[in-house]
Amino acid sequence: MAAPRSCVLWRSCGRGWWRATGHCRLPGCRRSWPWATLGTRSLSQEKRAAETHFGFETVSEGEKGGKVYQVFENVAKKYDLMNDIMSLGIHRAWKDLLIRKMHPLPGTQLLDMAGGTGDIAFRFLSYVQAEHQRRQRRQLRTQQNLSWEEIAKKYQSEEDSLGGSLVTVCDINREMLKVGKQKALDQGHTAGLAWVLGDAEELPFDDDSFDVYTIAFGIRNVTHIDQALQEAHRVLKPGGRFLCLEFGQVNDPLISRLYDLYSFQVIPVIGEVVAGDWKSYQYLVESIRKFPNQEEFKDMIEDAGFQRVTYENLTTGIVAIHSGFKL
Ligand SMILES: COc1cc(O)cc(C/C=C(\C)CC/C=C(\C)CC/C=C(\C)CC/C=C(\C)CC/C=C(\C)CC/C=C(\C)CC/C=C(\C)CC/C=C(\C)CC/C=C(\C)CCC=C(C)C)c1O
Ligand SMILES: C[S@@+](CC[C@H](N)C(=O)[O-])C[C@H]1O[C@@H](n2cnc3c(N)ncnc32)[C@H](O)[C@@H]1O
Repeated sequence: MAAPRSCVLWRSCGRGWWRATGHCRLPGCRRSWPWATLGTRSLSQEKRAAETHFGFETVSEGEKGGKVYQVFENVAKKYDLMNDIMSLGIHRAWKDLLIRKMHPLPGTQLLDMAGGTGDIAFRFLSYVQAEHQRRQRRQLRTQQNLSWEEIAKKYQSEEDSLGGSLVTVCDINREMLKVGKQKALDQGHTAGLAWVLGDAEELPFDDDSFDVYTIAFGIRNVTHIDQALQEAHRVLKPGGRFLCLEFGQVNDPLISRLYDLYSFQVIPVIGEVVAGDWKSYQYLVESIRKFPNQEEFKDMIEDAGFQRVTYENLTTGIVAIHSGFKL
């Protein structure tokens, strides 16, 4: 049997192709991973290997996705308000910096993974629109003989104003996407935007499809980060760029103490008061502590095949932007 399209994630078990941690995908067969045929590893070792964490709680890998889904389903409606309150608006500056680092040109095809309520996508559209208009103005200055009708036509359609750019917002959570779509209408973003329900670990896109892949505050929630990174690599075009905005580990001991105090003593309280949801915000701060530090995450990105991997700490390392290229 031929390997599925994303065969980098699959292992042959002799009968067909099996996903490393999942089930057989042969037609009509739904057996789970054949522990007995794995050889040197015992059943209990394999069971332990299939455990992961949900914040500070140890859960099975199968459970984690459902719990994460529940968190974002619960917070979706208050998500944007919570971010402004918790971060005193600072998350906006972090997201602006991500776009500035990307510096997308008109025509860029962006996949914003775990894009949720669209913050990265809307910033991308505004940026390429401004960039395109700047270029058009420059071009018009050199074409002095155009009529006013011709000039007006150049500014007419919003689609044209993006120079062919497209951002695909992909997220596993219907409620987050629903809020995002409404926000897009409210903010007047109608063109150059597509919404796709999908899992970062198994993307519904062909190989070599995008110029840039972004994931902001999303990868921390994914069960198999290595698989998500391999999928990012697969869907990027050669030369494409991976950019990740995510919480990091703070090195300064004093800031770290204050940060811990704020995270554990204040954030869940704000979660309870504003969103009526203590637990989801406790998960947020715990998941930040469980996420690999900046150097470890850099190694993981390299392991997925990215090159020229670098990172930049923002706000003393509370968050970091990692960048890598598919070369
Ligand atoms: C369920 O999952 C999620 C839900 C979500 O809504 C969002 C996410 C993903 C996250 C984002 C999209 C980003 C936006 C969200 C955040 C930034 C929240 C997470 C914030 C932190 C983990 C803490 C860092 C916070 C900041 C950098 C904002 C700045 C805050 C302050 C300067 C402190 C504000 C002070 C008060 C409110 C006064 C009351 C405080 C106390 C009584 C506690 C003691 C606190 C201090 C003495 C000061 C605190 C000092 C710090 C936090 C150090 C900050 C250091 C610097 C600014 C250098 C998601 O996954
Ligand atoms: C903290 S939000 C970030 C949203 C947005 N990127 C932002 O910066 O505001 C995390 C998002 O990751 C999504 N998510 C979690 N696990 C995912 C997965 N396996 N595949 C795709 N999206 C996932 C959640 O549904 C949620 O919308």
